[in-house]
Amino acid sequence: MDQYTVLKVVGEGSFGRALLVQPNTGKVKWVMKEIRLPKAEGGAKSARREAVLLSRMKHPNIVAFRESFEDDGHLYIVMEFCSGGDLLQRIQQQNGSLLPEDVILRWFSQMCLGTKHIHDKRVLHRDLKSKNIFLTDHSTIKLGDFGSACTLNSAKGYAQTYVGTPYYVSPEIWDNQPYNNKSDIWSLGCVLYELCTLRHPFEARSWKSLILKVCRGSYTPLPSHLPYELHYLIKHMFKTNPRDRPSIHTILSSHRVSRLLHKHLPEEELSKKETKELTEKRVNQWRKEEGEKVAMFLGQKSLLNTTTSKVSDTSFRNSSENERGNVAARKRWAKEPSNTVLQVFRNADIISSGDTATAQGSDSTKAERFTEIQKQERMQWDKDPPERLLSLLEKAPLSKAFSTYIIHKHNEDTPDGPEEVHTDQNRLEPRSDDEDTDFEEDCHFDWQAELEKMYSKNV
Ligand SMILES: Nc1ncnc2c1ncn2[C@@H]1O[C@H](COP(=O)(O)OP(=O)(O)OP(=O)(O)O)[C@@H](O)[C@H]1O
Repeated sequence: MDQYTVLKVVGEGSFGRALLVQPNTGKVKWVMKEIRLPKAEGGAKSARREAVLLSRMKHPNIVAFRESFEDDGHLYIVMEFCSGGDLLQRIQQQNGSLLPEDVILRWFSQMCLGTKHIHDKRVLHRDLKSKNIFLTDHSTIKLGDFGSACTLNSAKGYAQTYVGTPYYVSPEIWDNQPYNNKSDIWSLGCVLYELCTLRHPFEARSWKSLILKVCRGSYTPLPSHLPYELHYLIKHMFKTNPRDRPSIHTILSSHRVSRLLHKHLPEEELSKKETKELTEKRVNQWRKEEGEKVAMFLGQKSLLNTTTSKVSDTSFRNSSENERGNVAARKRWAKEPSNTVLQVFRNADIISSGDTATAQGSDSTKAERFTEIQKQERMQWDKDPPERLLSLLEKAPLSKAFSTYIIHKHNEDTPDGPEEVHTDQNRLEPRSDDEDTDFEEDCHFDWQAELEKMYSKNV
């Protein structure tokens, strides 16, 4: 703490303050989050998790991490200062005047890149909202506040938490289903909608009306002057069944809106992304061993040494010695793949996220649960939100629905101490990331039951 000079208080959150600081040895200003470490085991762990997860994220659209340390019952996280403030403030500054379309698209495409980085690391943010998205003085988007984020395969105790901001929470959370990557997509849809309209998509006067609107996915359409691709994207991001929502990968690469977003991506990001995607596309299709078999076979048997017929004579004549050498060595497919190639392909196991349970080697219970969720969610929400839940929520004013809620499962068995965050390497294997729910919390926690327990203790 002594190595920093505090310049001012940037703001106060529910767990502490955010300070603008300058290291004694440098000129760059940083934000230092000062978080009171709660005595309760779950709270301290989730505070530490913010530092651990933020330190793992290195991306131009995610708030950069400098260091973290503990002192006198507080956790300090030093991070990049975003002088443009948060997106909620920026939206409010508009005073009702709509943002230009190119600003919306530029900011949104940067949010997507940041989210893709998080999801590629198999981390769920779980609290994406305009208040947690920042702007630099160059108007670059930075995703921040990893206080609610969770990584897959983290120790059981850490997953036993519900987090979220009710206005941004997706239908499956209200339905007590596990949080998954598409729940982040829903929240991102809420932010996109706010950028487009300066309003929240699910405005309501009561908790019941809020939950019903969210669970039915009913919102006022975007203004008609906005391109149809945005209308189409919002419609998909607000699909009540998470499996029908596009993944962040799909939004960036193959959704109707992708072209529009690409126009607004920084050039270097685009070329990096395209190269990576091309490689991924090739790698994703086959399991490694099968790929090796195919490669070996192709190397030995099924390629013919020929010049390519597409090169015209003139261009060939004009090309350098070197290029001519390369072309001559180029190979092309024999007309029909041989039976052996077909045999190898037939045996190869194509990995698609449509078959997530098999691809990830999960057990049948999980697959059954998926089917069950699917069955449930295909139906329109036509039931009332649970009475008990409503009666619990009714005690909190609806204005609180813009705040982050954290409910920990009380677990005496888990000792307190620094959190270890594990990552399941198998889940980081490249694979196709299409329209399905790809990953969710490992260990679902019935937060509604926990809320009831807390309530019954207090009455
Ligand atoms: N990296 C940052 N750069 C600039 N401002 C920041 C940064 N991080 C946080 N802030 C600002 O500091 C204030 C406090 O942030 P903090 O994350 O501590 O709490 P919060 O998000 O407002 O509330 P809560 O913790 O309850 O969700 C907010 O106004 C936020 O906009």
